[in-house]
Amino acid sequence: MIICRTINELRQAIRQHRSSHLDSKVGFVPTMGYLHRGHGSLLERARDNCSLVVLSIFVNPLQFGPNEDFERYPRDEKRDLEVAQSAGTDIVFLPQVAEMYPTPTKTVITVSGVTERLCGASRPGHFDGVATVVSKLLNIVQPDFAYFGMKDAQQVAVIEQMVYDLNMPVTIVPCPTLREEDGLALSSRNVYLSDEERRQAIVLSAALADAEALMQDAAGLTPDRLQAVVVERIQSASLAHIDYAEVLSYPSLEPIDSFEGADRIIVALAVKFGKTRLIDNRILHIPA
Ligand SMILES: Nc1ncnc2c1ncn2[C@@H]1O[C@H](COP(=O)(O)OP(=O)(O)OP(=O)(O)O)[C@@H](O)[C@H]1O
Ligand SMILES: CC(C)(CO)[C@@H](O)C(=O)[O-]
Ligand code: BAL
Repeated sequence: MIICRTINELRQAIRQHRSSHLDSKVGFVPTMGYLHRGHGSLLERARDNCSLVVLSIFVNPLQFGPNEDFERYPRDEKRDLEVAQSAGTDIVFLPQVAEMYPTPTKTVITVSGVTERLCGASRPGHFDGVATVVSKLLNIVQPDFAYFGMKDAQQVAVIEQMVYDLNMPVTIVPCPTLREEDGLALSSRNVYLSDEERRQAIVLSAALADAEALMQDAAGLTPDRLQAVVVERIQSASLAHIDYAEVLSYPSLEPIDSFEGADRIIVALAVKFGKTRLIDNRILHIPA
């Protein structure tokens, strides 16, 4: 496994691979590190489909608000390299902030529409930071495929919109959310939870399972009623504070009055336990 800390080193390593593999397919997995099995599943998916697997680990300051957890975001380079190696990664890109932003960026990518609600509303500027760093990384790596987790379903919608609008020559591959046995979505931020918060955090996946069960027989059900059931379930956990719990169309992420005419919807959650903010979602197909 090759470790690159500069853009030049990375470009050279990828060029070398491309020049010696006529049929090369480069797969790219961007992350913020503190790797878990969810990241591992993206890397394995890339490994299955590509001749070169590139992983980036970069905690991107541009996507954090001033009162968010940029400074204390968990970092463990040594362990990350072990996880990366065992998932079959070929190249790890580990830039410092000064490598990615040698001067404050004067160019920022803003994707409108799909960023209006959910994390776009509750974390102002977040998706400008994500879209800008992802477009920089895609320009640096120039992969054929880039792999993103559906735990961040709004992020997938934003990146797909950006790639479409800017004609970026890459295929975005959305990948399923990996969970703990009790349903909690794997997330680097789970490490912040106290024992009691961790016990109560299963309320997110439980509320999504309630929503899925209700949608089995959607006759007479409205998006408002579905949202109310989800909210009530989350509020049954004493330590849970809802940031948002919304039912929207997917991938356009617009409010809906009824399920008629909708093909897919998303039930999207952001819930705080103390200072820890967890997200989760379920995409549901509307029965004909
Ligand atoms: N449980 C998971 N299953 C599958 N993919 C995941 C999972 N968690 C994160 N990912 C994906 O891994 C990529 C990198 O995400 P990131 O490094 O922010 O990890 P994270 O666990 O989501 O961290 P955070 O705690 O910041 O939400 C993203 O595409 C994200 O959607
Ligand atoms: C895509 C990403 C690596 C951009 O910093 C980040 O938003 C993440 O980890 O999901
Ligand atoms: N996976 C989302 C990155 C963030 O929370 O900033």
